[in-house]
Amino acid sequence: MTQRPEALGVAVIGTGKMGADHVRRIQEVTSGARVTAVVDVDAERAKSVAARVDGCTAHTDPASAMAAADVDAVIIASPGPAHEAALLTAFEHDLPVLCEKPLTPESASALRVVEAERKLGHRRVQVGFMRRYDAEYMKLKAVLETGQLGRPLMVHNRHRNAASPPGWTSEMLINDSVTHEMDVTRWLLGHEITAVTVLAPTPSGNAPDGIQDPQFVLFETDGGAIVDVEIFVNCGFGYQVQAEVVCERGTARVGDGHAMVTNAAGRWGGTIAQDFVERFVDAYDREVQAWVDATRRGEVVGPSAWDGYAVAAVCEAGVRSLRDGGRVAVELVDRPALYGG
Ligand SMILES: NC(=O)c1ccc[n+]([C@@H]2O[C@H](COP(=O)([O-])OP(=O)(O)OC[C@H]3O[C@@H](n4cnc5c(N)ncnc54)[C@H](O)[C@@H]3O)[C@@H](O)[C@H]2O)c1
Ligand SMILES: O[C@H]1[C@H](O)[C@@H](O)[C@H](O)[C@@H](O)[C@H]1O
Repeated sequence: MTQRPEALGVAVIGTGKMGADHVRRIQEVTSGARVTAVVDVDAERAKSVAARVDGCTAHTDPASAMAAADVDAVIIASPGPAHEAALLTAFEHDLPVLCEKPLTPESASALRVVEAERKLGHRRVQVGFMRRYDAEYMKLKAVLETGQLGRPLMVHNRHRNAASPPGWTSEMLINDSVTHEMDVTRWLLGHEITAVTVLAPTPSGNAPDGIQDPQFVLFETDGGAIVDVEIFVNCGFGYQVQAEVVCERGTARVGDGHAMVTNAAGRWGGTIAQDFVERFVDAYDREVQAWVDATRRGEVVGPSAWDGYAVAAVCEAGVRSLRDGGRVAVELVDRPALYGG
């Protein structure tokens, strides 16, 4: 890869909630990049997003955008099932990619991506596990790395969304939401997740019919830690993500979100973010800037295709545990040398 002094030309694939927000971010927040193409199977949506950006072309096919001369790099923000085809096309053009989570929805397709990248011989993909770029999670990782708290023994996570979007299923609580705790566990502890157990209380009366919400998910890791995740996507009151790591000599906790506390009329309190775009705005900004900076230096950083594959395998174990009950072991292939294996 060569160093690029000029602004990186980025194609954004998928111009829905995340893609349109990334277009705005690159144009208004990120330095060193500009959006040169957008792609959406919905041609009108692509055109209306492209119209907001000078010199940006609109496409309905990722391949035509990636073939354009002013496209140096790609952000994939289409739905998960479309990621594999877009990633493989990006590899054909040897383009760097920031791929929103999931890398792909199943471990078999994720492994095909890992294998294709391995054949290229160099990393091209950063996966959009943005919590690694959140200021609080970064502090948590830093404090664990000092060793002052001792060895991590347990992690307690709470992941709450105000309401699930239309069309959600019980499996999506694992595949779309708990996927972040899977990545955070592997990243914070440096362990692989070896088994998953999903417990299911009587669903909330506010959950859409047929959806098992909330769920209580347990991970076991190869470093001997136990991790629990409460996932509750129709909690009603807001968007809340919290993590507490219990170590041998102390604990560290993030996500209380008490940026400002008011005292008035005999009460104290603060506000709760309403969605991930609000809660993690700084993390998305830092993630995209880190990707642009690394790409312009000719490097690839952040969560890798291997991380995307490992998380997909944990998701599969979680969905099996949800469906059949009990503890399900996670099966991973050997880690290729490209990813430090
Ligand atoms: N990191 C996070 O916190 C986070 C948050 C939300 C969503 N996501 C991920 O971002 C991705 C997009 O999610 P979203 O909420 O923006 O979805 P969305 O439904 O709002 O937008 C998806 C867009 O992609 C388009 N599309 C569908 N198939 C396509 C294809 N083959 N090629 C090009 N465009 C296609 C759709 O027409 C739509 O405009 C998903 O992978 C999702 O899991 C990540
Ligand atoms: O796709 C979203 C996104 O990944 C959010 O970060 C998560 O909190 C939501 O639960 C999920 O639906």
